[in-house]
Amino acid sequence: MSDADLDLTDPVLASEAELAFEGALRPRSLEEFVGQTRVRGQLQLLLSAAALQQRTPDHILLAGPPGLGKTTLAMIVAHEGGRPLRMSSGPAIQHAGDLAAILSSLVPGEVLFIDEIHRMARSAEEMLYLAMEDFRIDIMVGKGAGATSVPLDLAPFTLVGATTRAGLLPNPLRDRFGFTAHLEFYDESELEQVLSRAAAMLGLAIDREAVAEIAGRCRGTPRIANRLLRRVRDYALVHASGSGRADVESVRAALELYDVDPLGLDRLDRAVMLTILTRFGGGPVGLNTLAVSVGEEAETIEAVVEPFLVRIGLITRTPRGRVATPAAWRHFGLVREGGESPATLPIDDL
Ligand SMILES: Nc1ncnc2c1ncn2[C@@H]1O[C@H](COP(=O)(O)OP(=O)(O)OP(=O)(O)O)[C@@H](O)[C@H]1O
Ligand SMILES: [Mg+2]
Repeated sequence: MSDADLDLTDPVLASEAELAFEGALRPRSLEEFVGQTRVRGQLQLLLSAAALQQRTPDHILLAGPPGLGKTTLAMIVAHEGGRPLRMSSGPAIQHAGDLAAILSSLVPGEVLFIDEIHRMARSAEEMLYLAMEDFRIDIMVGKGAGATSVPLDLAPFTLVGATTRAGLLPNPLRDRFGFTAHLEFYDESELEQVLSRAAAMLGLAIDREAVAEIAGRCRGTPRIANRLLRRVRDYALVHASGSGRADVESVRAALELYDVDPLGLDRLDRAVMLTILTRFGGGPVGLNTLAVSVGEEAETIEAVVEPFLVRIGLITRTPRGRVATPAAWRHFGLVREGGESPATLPIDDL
């Protein structure tokens, strides 16, 4: 998913300055990378083993919702091994020739990062199978009956693929990655670390409770944490009578201004929830029907919106479609037709 796509679902629109800030905040080493302990350990082992044997590390697939650190990890893989990094993306590879041009110009040991790899052209995918397995491609020379395929050896490289939709990758491609890292949403203490680090880099003085408040409202996502922090910084700058210190009140006020609710739901999250609750009586409702109703692509709902709503227990997926949970009815202060009023339902760990 590109940053342009992301703007739709982020509570705060990204400006160029913000993207530059995001780049500056990227951890440069596995050690600096917060959270994802399991994935970090797995990557560490893979990179160390390759270094010991003086070979290129196995190909790596990074899967997970936007903003959890896939691009960051790809850069770290290159940086930790002292290898050059080439960046491309699925949508930029629309013909096998596009991929051939990239692959044939790689230098030995280079890390090739293909973002949104599930959106690459089919013909390129097939070329990639051979390239990943044998560091070789077949190039077609000439046209029609006289066309011949000429094998071309490639420099050994490490492919790092990133996808928000691992399920869309064809099996032969998925199987050729030596390791697939599934990135998870971050818990609050990890997000507090991300935020404290970013605040220090911004030179922002911020209270502990203020950090905790943002951590609880950023959809488990470091990218959103960093963006909200910038808005809080702005708010503190303008309102904290010159001190510029951010406290929990400034966080609440800033996030209210930007329409981020206490659970961190953004506009699209809320649109999806309200559609399920009010138009479909709580569900079940199928993904495509839901997408049409909120005027968003099914892919975005499935890859960006749903994982978080499932994770915080507002919806469940059933074979017949998406269903709102009792917690969802309570969060939106709504009552299911023929159901109990929210006040009489037990309050659990929303
Ligand atoms: N583990 C982490 N520790 C600290 N900061 C992080 C971490 N993961 C991500 N970030 C921050 O979040 C921002 C977004 O990360 P990144 O661009 O790597 O996400 P992504 O998974 O590639 O997203 P997308 O799917 O949209 O491309 C970066 O600026 C980075 O600073
Ligand atoms: Mg990315």
